[in-house]
Amino acid sequence: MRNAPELLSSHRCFGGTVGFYRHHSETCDGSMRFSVFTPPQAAAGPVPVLYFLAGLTCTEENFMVKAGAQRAAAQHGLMLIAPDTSPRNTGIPGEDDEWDFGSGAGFYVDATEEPWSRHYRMYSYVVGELPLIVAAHFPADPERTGISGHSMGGHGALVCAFKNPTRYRSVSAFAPIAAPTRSPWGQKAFPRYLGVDQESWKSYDASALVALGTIEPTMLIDQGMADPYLEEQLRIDTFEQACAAAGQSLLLRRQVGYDHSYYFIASFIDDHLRHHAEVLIR
Ligand SMILES: N[C@@H](CCC(=O)N[C@@H](CSC=O)C(=O)NCC(=O)O)C(=O)O
Repeated sequence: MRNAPELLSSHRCFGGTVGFYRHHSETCDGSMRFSVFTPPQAAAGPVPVLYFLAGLTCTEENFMVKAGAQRAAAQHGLMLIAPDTSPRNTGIPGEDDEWDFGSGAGFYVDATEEPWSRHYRMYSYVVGELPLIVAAHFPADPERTGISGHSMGGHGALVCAFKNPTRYRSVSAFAPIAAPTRSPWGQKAFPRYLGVDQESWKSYDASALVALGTIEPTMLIDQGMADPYLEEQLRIDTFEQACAAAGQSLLLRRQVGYDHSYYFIASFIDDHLRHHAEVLIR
């Protein structure tokens, strides 16, 4: 059994517990952190798990502190897992210099380029190592796993789902960077993580991956229409068109007046948890 993650703090919440953890990640070759909400139902046996991948500048704290997800998760009996958004303190020169690249901006890819490739393996960490740790040390049922996220993490959730169509049984996203190979954020990060050959970028672009195979059931996406990143960075229209062309079932809700913040996420998180619970809990 892998070493137990170290509990850093624990907080009673809606009859369950929020815990913040640190562990050594073999995949990222360094220390990683994640947070867990364990619902009260876990006292009686393993519960379904929802992974939430956060966005640029976030840590394992943002979602757990700001989204207000625990009340509904406790009602449904869903465990919530929120990993950090990148390795940190790796010693890579300049890793903390840019808010949209390096620390806090791992983009959920496995970097192939030096100096990032040794530590920045967030895709394998999220789909591989972290679920094994969760299954070994928490009352989680890995056969009932869903995934969601916001912005960079919303896109990460879509990529993890398209690449692992049977592992994630329910999928949703808030304001995902939906076509990163065509957005300034993606065009800045991908050459440095993945190299200049744009063919390699496609395996981390949900708007390209959907053409290779659709997933079930319907995915839920909320997008604020007052989001300042909507047109240039997020490109949800591109993803919507790619889904239509591929026959991907998508419930895309354009939310008038909402921006890119956690106020937006908190406004609709209950709908997302219900979306996941309807699939994961029978
Ligand atoms: N001023 C913001 C800029 C970065 C930002 O908006 N980050 C978003 C995600 S953007 C895409 O991945 C975010 O979730 N920020 C954290 C938060 O708690 O709102 C900033 O510096 O946060």
